[in-house]
Amino acid sequence: MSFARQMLGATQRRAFSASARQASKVTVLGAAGGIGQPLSLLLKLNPRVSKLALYDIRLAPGVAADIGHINTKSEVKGYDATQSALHEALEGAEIVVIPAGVPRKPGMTRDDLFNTNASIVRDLAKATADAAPNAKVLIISNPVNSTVPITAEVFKSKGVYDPKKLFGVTTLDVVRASRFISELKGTDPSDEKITVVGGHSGATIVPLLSQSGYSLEGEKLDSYVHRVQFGGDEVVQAKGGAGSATLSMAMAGARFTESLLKASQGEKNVIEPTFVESHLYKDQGVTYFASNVELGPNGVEKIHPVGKLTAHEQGLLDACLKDLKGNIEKGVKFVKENP
Ligand SMILES: NC(=O)C1=CN([C@@H]2O[C@H](COP(=O)(O)OP(=O)(O)OC[C@H]3O[C@@H](n4cnc5c(N)ncnc54)[C@H](O)[C@@H]3O)[C@@H](O)[C@H]2O)C=CC1
Ligand SMILES: O=C([O-])CC(=O)C(=O)O
Repeated sequence: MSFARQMLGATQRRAFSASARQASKVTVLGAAGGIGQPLSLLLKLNPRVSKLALYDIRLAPGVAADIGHINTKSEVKGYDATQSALHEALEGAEIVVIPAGVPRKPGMTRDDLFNTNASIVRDLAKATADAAPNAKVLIISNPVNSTVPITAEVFKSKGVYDPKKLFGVTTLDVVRASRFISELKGTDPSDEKITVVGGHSGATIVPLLSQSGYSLEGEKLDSYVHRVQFGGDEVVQAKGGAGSATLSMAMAGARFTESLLKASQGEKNVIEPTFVESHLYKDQGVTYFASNVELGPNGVEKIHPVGKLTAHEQGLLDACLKDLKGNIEKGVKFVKENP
């Protein structure tokens, strides 16, 4: 058995035969970055991926040459920074993952990235709408609360928007929430599944501990919630100006991509938290919201309601909705004013 195959679990090994039946091309835009490189590596190790297309404005062919030596079945191709190469990278993609854009430095909020990343995401969304209008699009670039609405507006303007196929990747919030509670409770983090709803920045990140049967009180609860809401800042501080979370994000992005592939390859009950166009708080003017979503062959199958909340969680949710509304409106306005 090959080394790469030995590294996979039994479930993943079984998926080798599934992948032989179904071809799935995944395209990564921003593939040479801090997230893009380890994410592309993890996707190369995933037997559900048959083709991996790596695009960036720099270094993508080099990253592809490197990853392409790994002895798993998928084909890897890197693309230069031209519009025709971008088009080719996108053509036929089932999934397009977008981690392109600049990361934070200490002292910045995710919203401070808007001015740079909004136009990067808008332009990549245009190219995706043209070359891969039916692809499932996964937005990692921050601020996710605004870059997802930006992508939706671009797809709408080109007449190809399908709300079931656009996802803001909020998996890392759930990964952190699970890890941080396990540190407090001495449990195995891989057994923890803490629901996190809302959006992906500061107060819009709302962990719902009570739904997992936990009841932290007072300062313990406040510091847990703060750590989940500002986990990204911990990494930004620790990296001291050299960027934000990349490796944990790559893991989270690879997990979300794998869940979409599982669902499209026929697996049932695949549920992930993700930021999507949502009916849950539409009556309050909040048109996108992250909650647990059941995934199916066409993307979003069912948006789960938020469920029962404690009074404390309701307070967090109210604060979240206020911020989120502004973030979403900012993204929509940007595309209207800068088409
Ligand atoms: N959704 C989430 O949970 C998380 C999101 N992020 C966000 O992901 C983004 C990327 O972060 P890193 O990988 O650390 O940054 P990075 O700077 O290391 O990499 C970004 C890559 O994007 C490329 N790029 C820039 N403009 C491009 C364009 N027009 N087309 C294609 N590629 C382009 C750059 O050349 C670079 O290789 C940031 O906006 C960051 O805030 C980071 C962590 C978690
Ligand atoms: O904090 C950041 O800027 C990057 C990010 O979104 C995260 O780590 O959750």
